[in-house]
Amino acid sequence: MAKKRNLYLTSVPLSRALEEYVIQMAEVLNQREIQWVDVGDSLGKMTAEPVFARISAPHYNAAAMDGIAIEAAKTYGASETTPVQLRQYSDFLMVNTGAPLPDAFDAVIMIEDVVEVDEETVEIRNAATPWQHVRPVGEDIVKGELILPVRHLIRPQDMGALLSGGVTQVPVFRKIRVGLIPTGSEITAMTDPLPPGKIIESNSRMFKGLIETYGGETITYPVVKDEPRLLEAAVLRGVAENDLLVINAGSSAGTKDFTVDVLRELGSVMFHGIAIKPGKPAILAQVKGKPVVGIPGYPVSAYVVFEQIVKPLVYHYRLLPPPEPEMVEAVLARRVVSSLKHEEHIRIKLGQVNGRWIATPLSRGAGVTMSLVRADGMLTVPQEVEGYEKSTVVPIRLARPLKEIQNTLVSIGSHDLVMDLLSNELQAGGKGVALSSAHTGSMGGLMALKQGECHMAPIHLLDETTGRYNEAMVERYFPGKRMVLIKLVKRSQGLMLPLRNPKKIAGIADLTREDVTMVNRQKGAGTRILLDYYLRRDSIDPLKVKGYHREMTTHMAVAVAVGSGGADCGMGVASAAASMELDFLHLDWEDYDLVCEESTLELTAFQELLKIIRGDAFQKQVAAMGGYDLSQAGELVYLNQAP
Ligand SMILES: Nc1nc2c(c(=O)[nH]1)N[C@H]1C(S)=C(S)[C@@H](COP(=O)(O)OP(=O)(O)OC[C@H]3O[C@@H](n4cnc5c(N)ncnc54)[C@H](O)[C@@H]3O)O[C@H]1N2
Ligand code: MOO
Repeated sequence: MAKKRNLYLTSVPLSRALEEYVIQMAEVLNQREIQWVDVGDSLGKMTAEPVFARISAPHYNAAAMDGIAIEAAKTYGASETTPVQLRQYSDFLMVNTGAPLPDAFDAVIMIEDVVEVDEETVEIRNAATPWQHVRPVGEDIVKGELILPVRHLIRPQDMGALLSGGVTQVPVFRKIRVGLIPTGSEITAMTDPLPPGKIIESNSRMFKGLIETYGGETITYPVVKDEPRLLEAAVLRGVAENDLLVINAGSSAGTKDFTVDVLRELGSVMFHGIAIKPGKPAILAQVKGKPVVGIPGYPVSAYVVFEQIVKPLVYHYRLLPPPEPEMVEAVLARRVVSSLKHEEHIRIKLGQVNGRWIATPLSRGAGVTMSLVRADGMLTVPQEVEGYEKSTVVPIRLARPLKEIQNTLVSIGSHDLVMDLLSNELQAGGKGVALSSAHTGSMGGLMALKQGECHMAPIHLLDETTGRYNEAMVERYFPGKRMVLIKLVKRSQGLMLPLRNPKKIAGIADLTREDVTMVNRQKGAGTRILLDYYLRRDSIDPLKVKGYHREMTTHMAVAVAVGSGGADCGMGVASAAASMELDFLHLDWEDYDLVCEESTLELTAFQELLKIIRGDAFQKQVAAMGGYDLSQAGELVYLNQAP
């Protein structure tokens, strides 16, 4: 009989689950193994016992300056008018800093204060005091003195002091060892080609990195296929070899999700289902007294569960509070809705526009790893909060240093591959300027610019009355405001077609054919506006166009749909067609430009961007993609200039 589904999901608040789990696991988590390590390998480790000096430092009386060692009494009475002469060997010896002070001498005179009379004789014009410029035994460290207390995190200067005190090995707590077990018959290493249904094992590598940043170490086990007996064996081995075991995934309600059953059989499950999103199917269990955490498979869910659950466990073991994240208050660019069923963690892109930090929520999909790559920070919506209205000021936990984000130019609007090239060139420029692009279509960009949520908007908007691009729309949306268009590229727009155009599509008129299905772009996208313009011009009823209502949000998504056989054609730019190796029917050149407020031009970061747009490196790369005309790139068109 097929396995029954887990209908799990008690939904316990995160803080309660974690608190109770730590209490139940306290005995194991507090059993820290002590290790003796060479001082040289002790950086970042915590002392498990106090460490005392084995010898004094210095362990002899040492000259503290370069000069002569003398007996202070022999210099008494010396002055400018009554200098005292001293003879080498009987009255003084030359010494260098750090050298032992010879017996019978009790002070050092700096070489600058010594006047040479002849080869053997010197003159002193200031009396010395006993023990001047001498570092006596134990000045730094006295034998038997405490160098480091217990539970001290060893820093480079501590390592120096330990060695000076004659200590070569220190007792430290062994790093927590975390076992990582990936599961799932579909999980595999990258193969070329990658068959459909196979998923590349990527989570374990992310986990290893996370554990290392928390100060632990990991063992990654081979992928366990969906077979309870195999998982049982892997779990038993994992708990025997580690302090904490992580199982990924199979935490949810699928017919092959037996992680929880196996854990119940081998030990006990304290929580299955925690009120956080993403990450709700997380499992907190114990096997043979060792903590075992079941992590949901989706990478973003997994990341959140690591940060919210695994990290505090590791820090508990390390006897340290987790590091406090840097915070910033930011204005929400969009409304955020969240459920009362859970606390939600939302990835955020930040940008500083006109002195305000603007927080733009990124994709909330639990499988969208790129949202973690792009995020500058995280917003937590507590369980009892249903969300925030647009423009609310919210606290953001930073995922990158604020300084890096401060120099980010924020672009919201239409997407084109040239924006990716610009971003890359800025980064390569090494001036610390970055470009963050969000893709909402041209109209979305104009709106965002109007609301002060971005520095610039990439747009390609046809004015149907004049047949001209961009100027008219900007003047219409920003009446009386001094704006600038930065000319970027003219790009070839047309129909993307499968290779060799099997349906012989020859133009817009063919979109109404019975045997032709298209994919469209979302409302507000410049490409959609262009298509609508053609349909109206040629008196074609959109209802007669099959696929007109199937909307994609980028050129590449349209190209993928056409390339994979999901559609017979779609409007888009030549470069996207070329990168998917599609046929392309050119229809028009359109202007793809950046628009910003005139004052934005003054930003140093923006000047940097202009330099790159006008530079060879960027232009060559764009030209190489094909389908672009760069003859106006970098020209400025000032709009709404008062007479
Ligand atoms: N009927 C229901 N279905 C699901 C529910 C639910 O409540 N009822 N919960 C959803 C939620 S929320 C999440 S989160 C996921 C959790 O899924 P599992 O933990 O059971 O994980 P799998 O189904 O095995 O895998 C999901 C997904 O994760 C990726 N994955 C898995 N392992 C790896 C790996 N080692 N490296 C990279 N990526 C990995 C992969 O994309 C899998 O497709 O369940 C929902 N379903
Ligand atoms: O909990 Mo799942 O992680 O919401 O996607």
